[in-house]
Amino acid sequence: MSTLTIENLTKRYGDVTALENVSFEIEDEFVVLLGESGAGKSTLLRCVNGLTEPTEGSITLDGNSVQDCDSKTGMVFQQHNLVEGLSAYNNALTGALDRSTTIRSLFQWNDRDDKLRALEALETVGLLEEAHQLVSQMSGGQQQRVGIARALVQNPTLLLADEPVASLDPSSAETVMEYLKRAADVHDVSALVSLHQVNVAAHFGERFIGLRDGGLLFDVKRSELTPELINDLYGDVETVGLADRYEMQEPAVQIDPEVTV
Ligand SMILES: Nc1ncnc2c1ncn2[C@@H]1O[C@H](COP(=O)(O)OP(=O)(O)OP(=O)(O)O)[C@@H](O)[C@H]1O
Repeated sequence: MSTLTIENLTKRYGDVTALENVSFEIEDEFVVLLGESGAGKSTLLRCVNGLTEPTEGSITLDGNSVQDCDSKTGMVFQQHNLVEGLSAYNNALTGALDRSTTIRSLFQWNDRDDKLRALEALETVGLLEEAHQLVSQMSGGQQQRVGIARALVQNPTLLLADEPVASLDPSSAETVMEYLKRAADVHDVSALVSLHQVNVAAHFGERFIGLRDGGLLFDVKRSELTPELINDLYGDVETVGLADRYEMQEPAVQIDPEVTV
């Protein structure tokens, strides 16, 4: 299990302050990032996986700066970024690219361990039987599950996902989130996932971080996520029984199942 530590993170793009003085720590949790469009969620995730350099502050994973090339994060993107002409298996295997030389990966001479990891990852997301199917022939939900498998092949100690279900219908979104949660559980890693769908977030999250205008508005556990906090974050959202749709032992918040912010 790894520890992500973010201290006083600020990111500016010229005159625009995307993140300001954000600090929190994650250990052994499935954490959901919430916030309106432009709140800074993508910028935060990009800083954590080392794609974007912070203006100020530090981000460490188990004490090592995430800017180091051996940082162990695996990222799932909204648009999955898969290679359409390759099978699910070969797409999953591209998660091992940073461990292979270009020549080896061009000829798909991956290590036996990488190949096994790709098959295990596809099994984790319920796609072992479809391993040799071209991703171009798969549904959006299946493609996103391949995206999760690829992230797992990176052998991460932290899973990151930037709006992984934003372009899916509600039923596929739920399935993909179930597999993402399963992936984090099976691999015993923490996850930091930005979501627009409040109902999906409330169902799957164990902890919730709310960003507004680049600042941290709240950082609460599941039992502490209230309609008031959601309203603070998004303005008034109509509330009806979320528990009617999901079998929730402990409803975190009552939100209209169709609400997407
Ligand atoms: N590369 C960039 N150059 C300039 N400004 C940027 C860049 N990336 C993001 N921003 C600005 O930073 C702020 C935060 O953007 P960010 O994409 O992180 O928000 P977000 O919460 O992920 O939004 P969304 O949900 O719409 O993706 C916005 O004002 C955005 O316009």
